[in-house]
Amino acid sequence: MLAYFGPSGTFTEQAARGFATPQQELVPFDTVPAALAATRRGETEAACVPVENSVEGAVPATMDALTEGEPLVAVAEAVLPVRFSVLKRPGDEPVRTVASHPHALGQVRRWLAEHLPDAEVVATTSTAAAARAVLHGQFDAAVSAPVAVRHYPLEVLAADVADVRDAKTRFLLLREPGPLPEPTGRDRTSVVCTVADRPGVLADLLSELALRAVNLTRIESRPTKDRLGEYRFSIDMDGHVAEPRVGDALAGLHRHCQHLRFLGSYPRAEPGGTPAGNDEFVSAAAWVAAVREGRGA
Ligand SMILES: O=C(O)C(=O)C[C@]1(C(=O)O)C=C[C@@H](O)C=C1
Repeated sequence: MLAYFGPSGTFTEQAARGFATPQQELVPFDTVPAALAATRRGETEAACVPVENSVEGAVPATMDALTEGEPLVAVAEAVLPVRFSVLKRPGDEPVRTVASHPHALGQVRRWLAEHLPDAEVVATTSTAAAARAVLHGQFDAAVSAPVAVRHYPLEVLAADVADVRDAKTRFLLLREPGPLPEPTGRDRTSVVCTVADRPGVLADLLSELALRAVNLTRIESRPTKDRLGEYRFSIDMDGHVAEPRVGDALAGLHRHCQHLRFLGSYPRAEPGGTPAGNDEFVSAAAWVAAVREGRGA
């Protein structure tokens, strides 16, 4: 079974369908923490959740749920293009309220200001939860994934809605810790660094990556929630922990962190990223080994 952030008709369900094996049953959960908790309890083999949007940035619910609680690791990612359909109940009722996931609302702000300027905008747990609520008469319109109309008998008020063309959302497939996916040469590694509040600590973290030419693809700070002003850094980088330079960089991060959580090394969904380039690290390690054994100088 594969848990996903639902209900039926979310973008996340589409990503989950791409990950699922033909015999794997998909199970929706109304929140990201609930989908992850099912996997932590061993009720589902994996969970699919959104992690990052090209317009609105990281999905805070995912960042927090992966940082807190029992560790889970990402084994795959998917990137989907994001365009919305605005759905309403059939009929001529005016649209006084429009609902969606905050990330979706952030991606259609201009469209709403232009086309539904008087509508009250309401946040829901997901785009599909908004469609479901419209069906039940709680709101007048929902900003949803285009597939939602197949799950909820609503009318399409507007299709192909997006303030930013080519917006994309990245999703992760997470499992309990176990064997890592093999390196492919175009991988991504994700970690969360909890650090002491001291001058230069962020520069120290970044230097560990820069020294090894490890490309940072995302850095985000999230409050630890314990004390005002105390933050964690959520970091994505190109490469796989099995690569010597990435392993070295993670060891370097570990030295600066109070706690370093490994969130996985997994193949990138899209081409790009910096090429692996481990040769100097392999030959340098061989040189050190030779020196230690008295075979080199
Ligand atoms: O609500 C959904 O449909 C989701 O899958 C969540 C989500 C997100 O968290 O960013 C996914 C893609 C879109 O960017 C809008 C919402």
